[in-house]
Amino acid sequence: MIHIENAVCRAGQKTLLDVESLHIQSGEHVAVLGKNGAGKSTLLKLLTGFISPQTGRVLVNNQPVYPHPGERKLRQVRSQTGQVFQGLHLVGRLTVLENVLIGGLAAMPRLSSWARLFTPIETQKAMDALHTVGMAGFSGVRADKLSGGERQKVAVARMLMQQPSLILADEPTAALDPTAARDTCELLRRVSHQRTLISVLHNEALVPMLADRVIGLKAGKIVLDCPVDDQLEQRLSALYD
Ligand SMILES: Nc1ncnc2c1ncn2[C@@H]1O[C@H](COP(=O)(O)OP(=O)(O)OP(=O)(O)O)[C@@H](O)[C@H]1O
Repeated sequence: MIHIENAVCRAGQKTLLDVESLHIQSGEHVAVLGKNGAGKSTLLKLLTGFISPQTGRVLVNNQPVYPHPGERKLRQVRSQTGQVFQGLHLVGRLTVLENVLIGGLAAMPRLSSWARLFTPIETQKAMDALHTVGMAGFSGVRADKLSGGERQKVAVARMLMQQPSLILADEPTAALDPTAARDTCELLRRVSHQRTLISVLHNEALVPMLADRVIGLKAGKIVLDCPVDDQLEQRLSALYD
């Protein structure tokens, strides 16, 4: 479902990412690891077309993201891609339910998305998503009254409104305490059943919760591509030399 070939991203003289070949099958759960600045977030941005390579080919859901397919097609790919990233911003002055409803905007027809008209069906879908993440009881609470862990759950519910086939999670547990971090990973694992999940992680202990396969990046290149097994710790040590 994801194919990257010979994709090189540069900013000036600097190479941010240089991926010769990467294939991820539908339904795989992959963790991306590497030092700060290794190119992990750039890899995720490549998949949503927020960063374009100078060369190569990027396909997501078997649809082209690069070479640039045009705004309408790119929007379609993005609408099937759910994202949970570090410090994901909810709109503080809106309620939890309103924040989740916003998640459906990408999938709505343009007119209603502009007018922010939510139908009873969409409202029910948002409530279902809140049930899934255990936050239905908070639907009327302003988002700025929530704890970090609660916010991340709402962010997951918002992402579920898109019914994504691909979930990109960029350090989803950053700034969470160990319990909230594990809760968030459990939740992501649960909602990623039968979806493709790519998580950028710094905490190796969380890798087995979210992934069956690890991709290691070093200075923008893939230097490790292996299963999550009992050799993992040993293999990862080379990534942080
Ligand atoms: N738009 C840009 N212009 C120039 N350099 C950039 C740009 N975006 C990222 N970089 C640089 O590219 C490199 C890779 O950045 P990226 O954010 O992908 O790393 P990362 O592995 O996600 O790091 P971290 O773990 O710190 O989040 C870094 O050196 C960063 O400074």
